[in-house]
Amino acid sequence: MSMIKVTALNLAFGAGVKVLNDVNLQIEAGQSFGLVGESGSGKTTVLRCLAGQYTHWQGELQIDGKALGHKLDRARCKDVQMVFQDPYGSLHPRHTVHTVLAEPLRIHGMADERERIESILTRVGLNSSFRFRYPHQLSGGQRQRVAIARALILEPRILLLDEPTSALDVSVQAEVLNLLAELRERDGLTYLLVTHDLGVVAHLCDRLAVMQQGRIVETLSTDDLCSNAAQHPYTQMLVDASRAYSRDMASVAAL
Ligand SMILES: Nc1ncnc2c1ncn2[C@@H]1O[C@H](COP(=O)(O)OP(=O)(O)OP(=O)(O)O)[C@@H](O)[C@H]1O
Repeated sequence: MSMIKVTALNLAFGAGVKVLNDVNLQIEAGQSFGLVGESGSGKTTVLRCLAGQYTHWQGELQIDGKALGHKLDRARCKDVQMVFQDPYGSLHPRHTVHTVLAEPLRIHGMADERERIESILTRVGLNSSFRFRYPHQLSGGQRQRVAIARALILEPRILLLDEPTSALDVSVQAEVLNLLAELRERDGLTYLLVTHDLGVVAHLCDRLAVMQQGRIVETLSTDDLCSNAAQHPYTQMLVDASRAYSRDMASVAAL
């Protein structure tokens, strides 16, 4: 049974602005699945439907065989958590790291607050001295580690990651990607990750789907992507664009 199953998902804003068109996805437990495609193709919208932020979708969403209702319930909050692109925007500027991490525990009535917070900080590579810092006292990478800790503190099975490293410096991106890979392996998490960066997919994902204008045009393994076995011309174009970009960056770096 798949951990995430999306069947014939459709969503429109207002009259006629169709953003998702019959989207189908199947993601197995413990898998890391990438969602790529041009800006505005609907990638984030798929995550928001699964996270319960949009409720006016049509189709069927299932987590571990259980159909999701349109309204968000407590069980889904515990099972499915989302990490956003901009860790500064997603952390309250006047809340300490402790307050940020304690809030979900209080909402869900979970005991052992201090132990859980210290343990999650260690797991994301920060020590307990970070508990009383504010977001502006953290680097971009540290802020994203706090955002990941906040997502993990309720011990979810699924992380929905929306461009989790694209707001970070290149050197810090690799650290955060390695952390995400480690956490998934250790805790058997399932990831659904939106990115525009095929390098991130190659680093972190087993499979991926390519979206264009609200539709999935191709689903393939990362191995096939990397060995140039993509079938759809749009996927091939993304691969070519990504290679040209890497070459340009290499020549800029060599200057
Ligand atoms: N609340 C909203 N009201 C109206 N249109 C919306 C709303 N949210 C998203 N859209 C539209 O839905 C489309 C898909 O947006 P979405 O954020 O899912 O794209 P994306 O593929 O994640 O793009 P990006 O890579 O730029 O984040 C866009 O055309 C966007 O303008």
